[in-house]
Amino acid sequence: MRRLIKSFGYALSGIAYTVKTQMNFQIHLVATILVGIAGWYLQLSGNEWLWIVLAIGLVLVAELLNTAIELLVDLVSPEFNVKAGKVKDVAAGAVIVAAFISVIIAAIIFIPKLI
Ligand SMILES: Nc1ncnc2c1ncn2[C@@H]1O[C@H](COP(=O)(O)OP(=O)(O)OP(=O)(O)O)[C@@H](O)[C@H]1O
Repeated sequence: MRRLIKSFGYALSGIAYTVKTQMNFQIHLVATILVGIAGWYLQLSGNEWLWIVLAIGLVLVAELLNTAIELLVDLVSPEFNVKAGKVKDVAAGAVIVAAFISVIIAAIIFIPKLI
């Protein structure tokens, strides 16, 4: 049990590191709060909340993995390397795809309620 709490602490410190250092993650968190307020105001249904939570989770997880990959690349290849650059580009691409999917989900749910 103590080991479990300890590894949970390490995971939380990874999230805290990402919040402190990654402006994109901070932007995602602000967007999360705004979407939460809009969802509460527009009284989303249970199913709609499920999609919103999934969309938000998708982006935050993608951003955390992107940050981990960036750190790893900087560790193993601090000097310029074309492949290292590509690894970072692909990881950043994953975040863009996740964000794009989230925007589509949000649009499908919110636009009919606003028009
Ligand atoms: N070691 C490297 N070798 C070659 N190209 C690199 C390397 N490090 C970064 N790059 C290129 O520069 C781009 C930006 O890298 P950087 O580490 O600044 O990532 P970032 O997405 O701006 O991260 P952050 O969110 O920390 O600002 C990468 O996507 C990649 O194309």
